[in-house]
Amino acid sequence: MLSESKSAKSLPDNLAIRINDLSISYKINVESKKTLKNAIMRASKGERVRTRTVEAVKNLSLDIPHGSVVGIVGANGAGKSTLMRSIAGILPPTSGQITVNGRISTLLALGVGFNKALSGRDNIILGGLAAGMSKSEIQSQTDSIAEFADLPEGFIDMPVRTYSNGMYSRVAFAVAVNMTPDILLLDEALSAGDAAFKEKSFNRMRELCAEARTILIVSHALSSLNELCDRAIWLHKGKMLASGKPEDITEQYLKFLNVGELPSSYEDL
Ligand SMILES: Nc1ncnc2c1ncn2[C@@H]1O[C@H](COP(=O)(O)OP(=O)(O)OP(=O)(O)O)[C@@H](O)[C@H]1O
Repeated sequence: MLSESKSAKSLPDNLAIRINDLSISYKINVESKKTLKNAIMRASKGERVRTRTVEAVKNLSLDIPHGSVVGIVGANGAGKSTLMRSIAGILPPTSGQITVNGRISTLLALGVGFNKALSGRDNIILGGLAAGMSKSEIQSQTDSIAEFADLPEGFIDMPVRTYSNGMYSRVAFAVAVNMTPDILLLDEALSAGDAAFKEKSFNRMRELCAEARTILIVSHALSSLNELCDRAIWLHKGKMLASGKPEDITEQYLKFLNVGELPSSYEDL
């Protein structure tokens, strides 16, 4: 999925993304059973639906310079995907601002946005059109993207609904990393496909990183993050707990995973 930045005028030239005091909350309906009877009972008593607020991201500020490759780590539910969806413009901030300078390509949920009735090849073309590529650019890229996905014989021209999850992931990854975006957001994409495809994906990521694009990667594959990223941030319960060299951050995070306790300097957070 591709989106154009909306208000990058205020951003210093060297920055691709500025996140300023960002908070994102979800409202969840906590009613045990959603039935018509319950709704009528509630209405007759003049009661409202009971909701609970989950603060998924809390007061996060972060500047990401053009060309940096940032890894995001954190336990399940830490707010990583919420942050990525918000940077992609899919999820509006509850408060604070995100300013993006450049064309974003996202791989946040594999294959979201694909038209299942169309073939893989047609979806690649649609992806190109959505990315604002010209017809000739699309023509020259389609074959190489299809080749990158490397599906079993004939599948690239079959409807996507006939694909296995793995085939789906391959095409989605191939589209996202070959659209030459300014900013690439990847959520757990490094784990798509079998071992051979993982290796190919990783090599393509290396190339993209070397091309000085701005890349944000959410992954539990810490050694891959250490190799690809020049900076890592650790999210914990919606807050940015630490930011720094990937090796340092992933080491601290790994200790936390093994011991189950935060380093003492973070306990107040
Ligand atoms: N659509 C939603 N509605 C309500 N709550 C949500 C929704 N999506 C996420 N949450 C909640 O927001 C918090 C952050 O979730 P998020 O998916 O961003 O975490 P994450 O770090 O990406 O986790 P994981 O590693 O498990 O994918 C969690 O408490 C989660 O339950």
